[in-house]
Amino acid sequence: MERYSHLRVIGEGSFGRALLVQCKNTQENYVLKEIQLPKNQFKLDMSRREAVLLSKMKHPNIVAFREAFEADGLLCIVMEHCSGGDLLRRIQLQKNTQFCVENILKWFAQMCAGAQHIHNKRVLHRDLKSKNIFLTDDGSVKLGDFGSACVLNSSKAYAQAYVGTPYYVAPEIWDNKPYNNKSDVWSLGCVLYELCTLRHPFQASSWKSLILKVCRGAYPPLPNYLPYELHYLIKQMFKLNPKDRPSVRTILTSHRVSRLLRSHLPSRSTETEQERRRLGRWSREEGRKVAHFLGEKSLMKASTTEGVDLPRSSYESPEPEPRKQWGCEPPDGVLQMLASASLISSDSLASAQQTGSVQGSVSDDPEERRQRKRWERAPPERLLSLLEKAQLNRAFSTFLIHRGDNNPLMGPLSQAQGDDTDGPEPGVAEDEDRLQPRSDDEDTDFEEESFCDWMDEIEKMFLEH
Ligand SMILES: Nc1ncnc2c1ncn2[C@@H]1O[C@H](COP(=O)(O)OP(=O)(O)OP(=O)(O)O)[C@@H](O)[C@H]1O
Repeated sequence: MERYSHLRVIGEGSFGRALLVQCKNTQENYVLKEIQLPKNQFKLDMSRREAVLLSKMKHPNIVAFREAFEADGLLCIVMEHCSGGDLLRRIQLQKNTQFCVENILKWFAQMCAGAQHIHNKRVLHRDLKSKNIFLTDDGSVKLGDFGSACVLNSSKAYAQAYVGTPYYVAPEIWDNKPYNNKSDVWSLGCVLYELCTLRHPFQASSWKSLILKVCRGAYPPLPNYLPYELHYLIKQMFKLNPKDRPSVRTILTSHRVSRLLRSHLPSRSTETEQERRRLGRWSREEGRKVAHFLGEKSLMKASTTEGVDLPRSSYESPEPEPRKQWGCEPPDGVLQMLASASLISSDSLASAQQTGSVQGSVSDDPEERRQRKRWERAPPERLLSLLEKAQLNRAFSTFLIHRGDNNPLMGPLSQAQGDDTDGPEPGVAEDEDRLQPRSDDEDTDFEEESFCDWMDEIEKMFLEH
């Protein structure tokens, strides 16, 4: 921590703060993301995954990882600072002025290039949304916030839960069906639609209407002046059956829109089939290297309880911001929380901003704001009735969606299970369907038959530290 000077707080997420810091040696600015470390070992390892996964992504359209370390009960991830801020903000700044087609194509091509890099490593982002896509000085875009990402070839990834933002979540998630790279494609479709219209594709005045619209894939058509290829692409990306959606690789290489996108990418950035095969799988050895790197070089255990004092003042903040408190779960179940909330219409991104509804964590209750919002997966009808009176502004926040079907009211927001920000320890159950080969294997990444569960190795290595 002493290597960085604290310049300012950029923002607060549900897990902690993001600070703008400056490296004392190089004078370069970075974002330092502080994540409150959970006490539970399993959850601790989960929190470290964001650092592990981000460290492995090296691509011009992914926010660059610098280092990660632990200090004072916090996991700190230092990453590239994207001075243009996030894409949601940029969209909101447009008011009613549409982006030009070339800009839309350029940004979308870059997002796809970043997503392709992730998917080639069999990692799912799971929380692609305009708020998690960042703009640089030179006007390019980068995917960020790997806090929800998971490794596809781990059976645990599916069994645990889905972490995503309701407005951007694909219908298969609500339907408790397997998710894969195509679920990220749906979310990217939402971002593309936002770029094309400055509005969200699934406008709704209630959760029920939002989920129904998503599950029906019902969205207003794009304006006529946009190229036919974009109309067609959006239609494809919003196919209800994930199998019918193109992968990002297809979008970039062999889709009708590819020709328009390619001119916006350096020729090498669409990875070839050979590269895909080579990159597609992280070897045991590579997994070890990641774990070694994070475990021994970057992650320095320096919690004050261990007697190593690295106080926050080492950021040299003239006036440190008050630390976010991580309280216990709110006493009420998700139903109570949602039922007592008022309905807020979100008829456009712009109006959503006015009502505060695009700010994921906005709530009158500061204590409530600090909690990560979650619910247990319920069958759609039950879920819909639960959400009847829910506050729609929450649908722009990242949720942990449990995929169990027992008693949705006993969700992680209920006192019985509540402990901290990460929800209950998930039960792991293999889903047979998900392990079955599918007809469109070429374009859909399900688990490999014999998967290399290097994440387990990483977890074990962390446990040894
Ligand atoms: N690399 C980055 N460059 C510039 N700004 C960033 C970067 N990473 C995060 N931010 C900004 O920092 C703020 C906090 O980000 P963070 O990812 O911690 O939480 P969030 O995305 O707002 O919420 P949550 O993760 O709970 O959904 C956001 O306003 C985000 O736009």
